[in-house]
Amino acid sequence: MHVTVVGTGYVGLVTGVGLAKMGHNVICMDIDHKKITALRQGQIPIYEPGLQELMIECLERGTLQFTSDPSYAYQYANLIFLAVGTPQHPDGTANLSYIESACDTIAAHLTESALIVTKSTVPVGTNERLRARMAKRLPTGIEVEFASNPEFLREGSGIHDFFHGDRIVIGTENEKARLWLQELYEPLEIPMFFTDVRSSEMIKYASNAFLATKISFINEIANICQKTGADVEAVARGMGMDMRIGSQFLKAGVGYGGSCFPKDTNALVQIAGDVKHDFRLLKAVIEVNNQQQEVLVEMAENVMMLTGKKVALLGLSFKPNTDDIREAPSIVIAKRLLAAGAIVRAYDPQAMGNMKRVLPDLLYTSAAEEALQDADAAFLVTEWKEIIHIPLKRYVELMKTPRIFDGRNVYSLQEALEAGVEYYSIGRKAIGNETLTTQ
Ligand SMILES: NC(=O)C1=CN([C@@H]2O[C@H](COP(=O)(O)OP(=O)(O)OC[C@H]3O[C@@H](n4cnc5c(N)ncnc54)[C@H](O)[C@@H]3O)[C@@H](O)[C@H]2O)C=CC1
Ligand SMILES: O=C(O)[C@H]1O[C@H](OP(=O)(O)OP(=O)(O)OC[C@H]2O[C@@H](n3ccc(=O)[nH]c3=O)[C@H](O)[C@@H]2O)[C@H](O)[C@@H](O)[C@@H]1O
Repeated sequence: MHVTVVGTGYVGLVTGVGLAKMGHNVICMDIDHKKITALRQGQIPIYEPGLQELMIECLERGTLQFTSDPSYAYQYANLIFLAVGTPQHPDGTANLSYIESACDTIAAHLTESALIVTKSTVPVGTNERLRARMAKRLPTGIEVEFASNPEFLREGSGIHDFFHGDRIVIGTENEKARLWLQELYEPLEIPMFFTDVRSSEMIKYASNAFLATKISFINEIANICQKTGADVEAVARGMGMDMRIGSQFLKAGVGYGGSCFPKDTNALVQIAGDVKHDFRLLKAVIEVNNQQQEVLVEMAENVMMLTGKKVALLGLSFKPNTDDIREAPSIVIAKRLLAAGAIVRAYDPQAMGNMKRVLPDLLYTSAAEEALQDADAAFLVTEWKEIIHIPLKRYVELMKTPRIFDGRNVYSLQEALEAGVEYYSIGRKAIGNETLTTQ
């Protein structure tokens, strides 16, 4: 099939490359000329494992093209995937200006009727509104049908998720669109769930909100564990063995971040508000998450003065295997450390370029061990392999005081005890500080 993908961010690029790998003829379109020039040369502007290799393979095979020319992208297109950003407005509502503008450009260039498939996360009712908007702008005789096909990939494992996702959700009331998308995706052998457009739009928000709820739930349990002497790692393991609960997304930490959970939970609160429903549960999930991003620094402030202290900040991206720092807990943590007067030396295997633009006042190091040298405290914020594999004895050898605030529960308490470090983690006993006792 001939497919045009609009937007070459995390979702658009993975979708375009994935479809091209399947053998479809794909044109990826972006308004960012610099990005398109780089992509044509086989360079990807984001860090996503496996994506660049696959993209180069498809470019060489000729199944993938990049353009910023709308007439080339849309003129003869009849299957168009929308994958542009839908960031949040300051009030939490979804900003649909990019997707509206993309639709206006498509309407101005289409010369054949087309199926437009929305991968971007959009509030319930958006596909209907976009269809009506385009109908007013299309040349006579040209029609568009819309289908909702929300994306569930995770950054850092986008390619794997494209080929091995748990499900493909398609929302359409149009039989031809349904058959077309069924044929497109069938070779992937991923279960497909067909539903109406509005339910499909809601499935995306409900899924992200539910996962965010699991995280805030376990983080609250962790905070109670800390005060009662229970161990959240054991609690999560014991809970997760119940198949009805499931073991995933029960990892306590410094709260969720990223470009989607924070924005999509806020948007769903707004979507509910628009129909006069007060989504109290989700509001609490968001509130818990905001507080959770502060707990590591609060722990530190309870046991040491941060003013003038050298602090190592290890891991900046919102999760491992990505360079994405959007809504990363590390930003909240770093700002608080700076405000407390600490000298912050930061390291991340991929995200330092992005972080330098947001927080130029951090001192960036070229290795984790350099950040640890002579430090008074270390904050572990993102569980990159490179970071979690540092043996605790290296902390003892390198740091002035081997005091660790671990936001990802990387080490076992036994290891910490044996290494002789002062160790504070999430929802577990403190090690090496006898003055702290359970209430
Ligand atoms: N990042 C993720 O892991 C996931 C994101 N999503 C959703 O997918 C959508 C896209 O997200 P990302 O890929 O992260 O966004 P992104 O911000 O990484 O990329 C968006 C791209 O769209 C381009 N763009 C903007 N307006 C355009 C236009 N009129 N024509 C052509 N290109 C245009 C931008 O230049 C940019 O390259 C969002 O709605 C997001 O909520 C869904 C699942 C996963
Ligand atoms: O809509 C989206 O953009 C995507 O959002 C998430 O994917 P992503 O944000 O890439 O990453 P996750 O692995 O879900 O992690 C999100 C955040 O939750 C945190 N997390 C995750 C799991 C956990 O148990 N504990 C926890 O704190 C991570 O550290 C990270 O900050 C969803 O998992 C994807 O299905 C969805 O497509």
